[in-house]
Amino acid sequence: MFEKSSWIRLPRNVVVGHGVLDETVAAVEGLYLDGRPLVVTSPTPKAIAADRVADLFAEAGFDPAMVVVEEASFAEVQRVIDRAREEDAGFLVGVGGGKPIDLAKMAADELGQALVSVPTAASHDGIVSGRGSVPEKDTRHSVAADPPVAVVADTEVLAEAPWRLTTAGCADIISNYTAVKDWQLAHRLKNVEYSEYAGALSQMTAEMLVGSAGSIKRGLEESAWIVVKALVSSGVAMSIAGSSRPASGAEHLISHQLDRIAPGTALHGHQVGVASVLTEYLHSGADGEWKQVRDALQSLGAPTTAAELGHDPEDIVEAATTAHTIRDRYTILGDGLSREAAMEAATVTGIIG
Ligand SMILES: NC(=O)C1=CN([C@@H]2O[C@H](COP(=O)(O)OP(=O)(O)OC[C@H]3O[C@@H](n4cnc5c(N)ncnc54)[C@H](O)[C@@H]3O)[C@@H](O)[C@H]2O)C=CC1
Ligand SMILES: O=C(CO)COP(=O)(O)O
Ligand SMILES: [Zn+2]
Repeated sequence: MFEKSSWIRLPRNVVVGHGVLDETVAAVEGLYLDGRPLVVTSPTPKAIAADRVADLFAEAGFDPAMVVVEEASFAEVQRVIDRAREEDAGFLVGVGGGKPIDLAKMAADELGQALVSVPTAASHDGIVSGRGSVPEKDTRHSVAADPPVAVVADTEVLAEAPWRLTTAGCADIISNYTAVKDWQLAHRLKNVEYSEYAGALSQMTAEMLVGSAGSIKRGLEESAWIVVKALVSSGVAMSIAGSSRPASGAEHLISHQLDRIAPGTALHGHQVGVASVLTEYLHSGADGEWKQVRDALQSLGAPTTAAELGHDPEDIVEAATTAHTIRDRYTILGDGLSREAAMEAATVTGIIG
């Protein structure tokens, strides 16, 4: 008898467009959310959007509370949970980049409450995903959590954010190429469950973004629109898969290691993009498709070298040779790259000089 079952959890309202921040309250009406909202944000997004979101809820009679988080960590998730309990919050509203949204998502999941996601940067594909990505000691967890019930992505806000945040979002999407290759490899070699739909959606999202590169330009609000649609689509692929596999392979493991080796040096999206050039080389060799990945990143204005990331060459080599240890996720890194192989891959691809 066929007894398999799975849940695909998706947001209910995804509102994207110019000035839609003002529709945040409308986006949650009809979702049966009770009680006070707790706005979870980080320092810069607070001034850009979170104070305004709190004002909108206050004007609508919701009596919002706010907590400002500093870093992605389990201690910060706990601080948000404690604050939600103290304030007797009924639902959470994550406002900012990937970090406050991840923290709010995981806290909401633990509290059994709904999350509303309000991105202020098109910098990552966790905007709608049912995942939270948090470092802990020598490892980096990809934690299942309910996805947001509503997403409010104001393209005016996203377009005014520093351009590098948008190119980071583009690179997070381009990394889907190698993430899917890693997932297929793990399926073939380790019998890891693979979803054709999620894999195809993730890959198609990257292809469509690269196909639109000519319209993704600094100062064009349409760019924010194109990129955020891709980020939503990639997040949906993760929800279909029930894992971050469609959007996170060896290139993400390398980026997570870079975060440990040299914290705060470069954006998540930029790191996964550069690492994707390296892992594509490992997948398809010197004459393979790594040049297409590099060219796609270049065409979107994202970094392709260690120097552009601000990382020492040695950081890249260390991250590449240790990344296989941080998670039980089979990838092209296998049981680990030798130092010589990592040097060769990073040199041939021009990541290090
Ligand atoms: N849960 C998931 O499925 C995913 C999670 N992530 C996680 O998201 C994080 C990366 O996201 P980021 O957005 O790069 O990190 P982040 O939240 O640290 O934001 C990066 C920087 O941009 C600033 N910022 C945000 N909006 C701004 C605006 N409008 N104007 C000026 N500055 C602004 C922030 O203050 C911060 O300094 C990582 O921790 C990564 O692991 C990334 C992809 C998927
Ligand atoms: O960043 C991600 C997808 O872009 C997901 O990262 P994790 O695999 O760490 O959850
Ligand atoms: Zn990512």
